[in-house]
Amino acid sequence: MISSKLARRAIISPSLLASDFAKLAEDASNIISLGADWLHVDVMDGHFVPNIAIGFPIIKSLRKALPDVFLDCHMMVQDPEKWVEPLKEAGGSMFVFHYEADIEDYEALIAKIRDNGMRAGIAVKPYTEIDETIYDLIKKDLVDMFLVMTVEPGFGGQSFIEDAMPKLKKLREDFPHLDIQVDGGVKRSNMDISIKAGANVLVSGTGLFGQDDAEQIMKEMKAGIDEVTASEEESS
Ligand SMILES: O=C(CO)[C@H](O)[C@H](O)COP(=O)(O)O
Ligand SMILES: [Fe+2]
Repeated sequence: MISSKLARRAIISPSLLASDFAKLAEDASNIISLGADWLHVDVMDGHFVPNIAIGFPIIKSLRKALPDVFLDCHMMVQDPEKWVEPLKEAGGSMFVFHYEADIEDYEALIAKIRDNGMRAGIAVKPYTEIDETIYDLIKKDLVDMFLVMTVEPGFGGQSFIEDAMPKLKKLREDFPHLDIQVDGGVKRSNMDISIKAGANVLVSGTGLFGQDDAEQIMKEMKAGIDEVTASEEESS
């Protein structure tokens, strides 16, 4: 079925990578009280990406501080299979692995994630093609969310790569009900591009954290989502 209609109204998952780690729980609960839907947690292993960010003991503390929040965990790790149980034990809600990582059997990895009570997501870097293997996994209903990266993974604060939009648009046309996330350089000023292409889960790090007017930005982002959604519905 081909349709450009959004799967549902877009939601916001602020990336904690841009928060102040010395007051992580406070920053996390503030952003939730401003209207964030999920929290995006970037886990890096120093191999898949040349950086190290949030690890399992920190996620465990975050889960303790915020028992009911959905923790959308972006696993930038070379060997995802190894980290499924640690993430489950730490309290992750969704395990999003990279298609480009070392994975022998995608279906087995997804089964393991789901058997551990988490949602399973697949991420691709901005210039990775969405190929037949990915299409098959989505058609078999094995992908709870698909993440299209709009920066090269590893660091916050980079510029949005618009070149990733055509493949996102095609994915939305082919899968009207799939949750599709964008992550990297997404801000109030450019988020319409991703929503119009079909994204319905928006990650924003430096666009929200550390901003004096985060409350106002969050309001504007929500209003922007409503506007784009309404105009999409009108034209469909
Ligand atoms: O996965 C990531 C980096 O690899 C981050 O989630 C992403 O960069 C969000 O931060 P910003 O909005 O500042 O780009
Ligand atoms: Fe991320």
